[in-house]
Amino acid sequence: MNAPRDKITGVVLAGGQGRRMGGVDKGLVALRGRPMVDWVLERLRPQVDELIINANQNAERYAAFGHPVFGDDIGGFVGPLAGLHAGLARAQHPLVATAPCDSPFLSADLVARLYAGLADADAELAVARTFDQPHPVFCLCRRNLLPHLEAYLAGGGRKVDAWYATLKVVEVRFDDEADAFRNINTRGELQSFDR
Ligand SMILES: Nc1nc2c(ncn2[C@@H]2O[C@H](COP(=O)(O)OP(=O)(O)OP(=O)(O)O)[C@@H](O)[C@H]2O)c(=O)[nH]1
Repeated sequence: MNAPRDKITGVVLAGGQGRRMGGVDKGLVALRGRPMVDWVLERLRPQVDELIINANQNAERYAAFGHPVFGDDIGGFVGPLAGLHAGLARAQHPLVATAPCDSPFLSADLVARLYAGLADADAELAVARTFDQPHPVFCLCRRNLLPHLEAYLAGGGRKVDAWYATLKVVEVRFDDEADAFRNINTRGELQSFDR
């Protein structure tokens, strides 16, 4: 029998500006007839104990998916760490898993594999990696990192990798599921997937 795991809050990161797609709210852009965020929510929902959405625009439209919606506490679109910060502050559970709204093919075992990596290494944060590429916005971390992240952001830190470098981080390989990390940043990429 598996040991019971610590409970996990899933945070879907939809707080960006979508500039490469022309300044649209990417999570609400349709892929194969459904908003991209809906694909991500559907895949993440069974993997976590609570699911929340970080979005800085169109809060009502995001709320229609049936999960709490919250914006960044630090304004000005400073990047994904602002979304993680807001997620850590809102999460009800001791662990927080993140996934971006623009990666609709998310692995069904993303959280389980990140959890196994985090627990084995007794790390503070587990991050996905495929081949030579890290995927920093697919992570699982401890909610009690909030004050540490807050101090980093208050000091002007913005880069995800630079913050990770200050933590005990374990990389979890997903080379066998590299396609699950494909993300959609441009209209061209959307069209190539939208068939
Ligand atoms: N909360 C929050 N999330 C962000 C911010 N910037 C990016 N993100 C999220 O971080 C993830 C990766 O974002 P990117 O694709 O690099 O940025 P983007 O703003 O979505 O798109 P571009 O403007 O085209 O770079 C996505 O889930 C975004 O929603 C931000 O300022 N605040």
